[in-house]
Amino acid sequence: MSRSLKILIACGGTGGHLFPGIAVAEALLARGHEVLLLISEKKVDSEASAKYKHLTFKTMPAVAKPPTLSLRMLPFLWKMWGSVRHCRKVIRGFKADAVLGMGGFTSLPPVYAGHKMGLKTFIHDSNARPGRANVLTSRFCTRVFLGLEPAKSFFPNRETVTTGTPVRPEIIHLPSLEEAAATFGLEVGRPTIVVTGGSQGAKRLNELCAQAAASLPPQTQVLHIAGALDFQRVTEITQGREGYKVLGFCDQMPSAYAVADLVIARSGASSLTEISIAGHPSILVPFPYAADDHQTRNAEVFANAGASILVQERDLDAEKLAGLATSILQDLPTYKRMAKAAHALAVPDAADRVCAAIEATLTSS
Ligand SMILES: CC(=O)N[C@H]1[C@@H](OP(=O)(O)OP(=O)(O)OC[C@H]2O[C@@H](n3ccc(=O)[nH]c3=O)[C@H](O)[C@@H]2O)O[C@H](CO)[C@@H](O)[C@@H]1O
Repeated sequence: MSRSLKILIACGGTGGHLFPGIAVAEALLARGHEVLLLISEKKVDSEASAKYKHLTFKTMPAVAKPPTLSLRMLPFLWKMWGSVRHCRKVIRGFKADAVLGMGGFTSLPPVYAGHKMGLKTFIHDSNARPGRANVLTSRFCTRVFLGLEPAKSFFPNRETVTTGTPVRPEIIHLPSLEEAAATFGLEVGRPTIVVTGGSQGAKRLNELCAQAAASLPPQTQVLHIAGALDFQRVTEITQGREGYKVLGFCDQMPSAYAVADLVIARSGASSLTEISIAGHPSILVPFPYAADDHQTRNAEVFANAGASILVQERDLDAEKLAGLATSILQDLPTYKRMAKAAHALAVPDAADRVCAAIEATLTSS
């Protein structure tokens, strides 16, 4: 496509929106377009975006989930309206040709503003069970992009394209095992479990993994990404344990995937997508309070394909978790079968698929 486009991407609030937004931004730049990324004022956004110096970020005031029908709706609607006005100014200033929301309530004001200004608008939903915010936002969208096929039935009257969930280029080209192990002070040649609870950590999963460590096969080493808020506590629980490395927020996820043999994780869509691209078997413990239990729906896609073991937190204790991990690590045929199934779910060119769909929509108008 010859014309250079200006695309505004709204991707704030959590790593699960931010990183797919960054992935699309990188792909759009590589295709000769211009991009402005709208993120929230949350710490997770400022920390995670800090190393992408070549991208342009702007913050917008956070838009919380709406309260249930009550008088408290009024301040919410007032804030939302203020946010729409702010987004109109940003869109005008940037002279955007289109707006893409990567999900959540932070996507609603920019997409709505873009729609009202007559622009092409898009939303990407990465979960098997889409969020209410995205279903609402989709009413103002030209096309809806999906990470996982089961989400399609939730957008019956919209034009959908299953693109997969975009991941950052550095996740597609992982560093070597030696380089990655050196990054974390781990040893090459030992079975390695990586624990990750999503961009903001996972308290109960952290506890279970830290306690399970004592029952893992000898030689196993663990890289435990505990999240910034739980770093101290997990460090204390695992103090003195050989081969157990705890991190707060990890800004080296490619190295974490490169060093992993097995991943124990929540089932946020970006984590799952990255695990599939790295081709690792996984034990998935969905966040029990995720909206509409969407993390269980995500994990089911992986468990049904044979890539993961899905276990609910209420059914899990440290002994059981250690037993599951041991059974995968010590049974080579099972290990290989799960790794192959994970790989088969990967869509490494999802970012390009999103770009191609945006370009096609804008050139056909
Ligand atoms: C609790 C919750 O409701 N989480 C949701 C949130 O994503 P949430 O951010 O919790 O989780 P995801 O698994 O989707 O994404 C995590 C992202 O953060 C990165 N990462 C993680 C930890 C770390 O230390 N460093 C780091 O860079 C991962 O590589 C990944 O890219 O939005 C997703 C997309 O709608 C949903 O699927 C998740 O269910």
